[in-house]
Amino acid sequence: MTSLEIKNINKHYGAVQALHDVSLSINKGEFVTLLGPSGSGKTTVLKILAGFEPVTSGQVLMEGRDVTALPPEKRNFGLVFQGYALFPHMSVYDNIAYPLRVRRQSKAMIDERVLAALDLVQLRKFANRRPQELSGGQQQRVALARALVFKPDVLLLDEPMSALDKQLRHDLQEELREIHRSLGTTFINVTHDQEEAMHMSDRIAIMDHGQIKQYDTAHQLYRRPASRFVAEFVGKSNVFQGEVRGSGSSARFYSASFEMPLADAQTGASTVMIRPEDAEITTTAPNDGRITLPVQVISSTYSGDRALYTLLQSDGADFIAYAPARSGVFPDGTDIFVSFASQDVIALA
Ligand SMILES: Nc1ncnc2c1ncn2[C@@H]1O[C@H](COP(=O)(O)OP(=O)(O)OP(=O)(O)O)[C@@H](O)[C@H]1O
Repeated sequence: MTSLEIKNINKHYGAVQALHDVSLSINKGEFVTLLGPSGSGKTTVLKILAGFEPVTSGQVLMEGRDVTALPPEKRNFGLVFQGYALFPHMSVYDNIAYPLRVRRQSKAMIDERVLAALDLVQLRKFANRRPQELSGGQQQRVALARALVFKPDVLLLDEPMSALDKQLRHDLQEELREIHRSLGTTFINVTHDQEEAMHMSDRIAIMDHGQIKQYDTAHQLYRRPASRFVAEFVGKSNVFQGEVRGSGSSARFYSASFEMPLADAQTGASTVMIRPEDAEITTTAPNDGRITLPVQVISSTYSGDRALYTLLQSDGADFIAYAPARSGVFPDGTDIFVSFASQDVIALA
């Protein structure tokens, strides 16, 4: 069931066009992340959803109803925005109670809901503290409780974890996922952290220059990126430019370093990609039909279970590959071979 729909939205800030014909449809209870580089338009989409920014053209639909012109307070959306800070002079309890007081709920109802929200974010024992007496992660959890306490239809999160250190960010991601599972509320998150997006989301919309480049599950974005931009933005990749000759089942891809069958590809200039975990490195060239390139180790990063190698191809380009590292890593400068199967080569549009 579609809960929220953005239809053909264009947004201009004066001469700047921040969004170009953006459409997105979000199911009830889904966790969707807008992921993209700085300035790609993520926050603008969120502000339009929240009702903080008018659209230049296009529509926002909530369960089929046009809410494009509805003011923020009539949308029943919870917000965790940067700069949407906690009230410093109020206790944690009063901060969380605030949206319910604004909605003129009874004292008994407020008490019940605030305590439940404090339990949800595991902060009941901090109810009487002021925000400045909490850590950054705890403050973010209070902001989350405040945004959820009035049971919003949709929760909008704008980089809620960007100010936190890595460990805290990881913990809060887990907590947020757990909260999402237990509530079933629709969550829309904005980030430029690709790992965060992949850990938490049912679907991810990849944005660039005010456009949605691809909207899909993390797995599809990683294994079936629609474009070079998406392939390089989501995870690590080795990209080869070349040309497809022939057509149908006999089409083949030719690059300067290798050629291979690429059935049903479009004839003409083409780009393909190999993920670093799909490549293998060996001291002798394998003789099993895999595509094999002679390379030299430029550097390696050892991480216990495996190593990430940066390799130099004969044409001067880099190739990155993961390899098991139980018996150590190849020293820099070693001449080796990298190989991969043609079925692991992904054609990009
Ligand atoms: N109030 C404004 N006035 C003029 N231009 C703006 C305004 N707000 C945003 N922009 C421009 O619109 C574009 C999209 O901005 P937006 O904040 O949506 O990007 P973002 O993807 O959220 O970036 P970041 O990750 O840096 O927060 C940018 O080019 C930005 O400079």
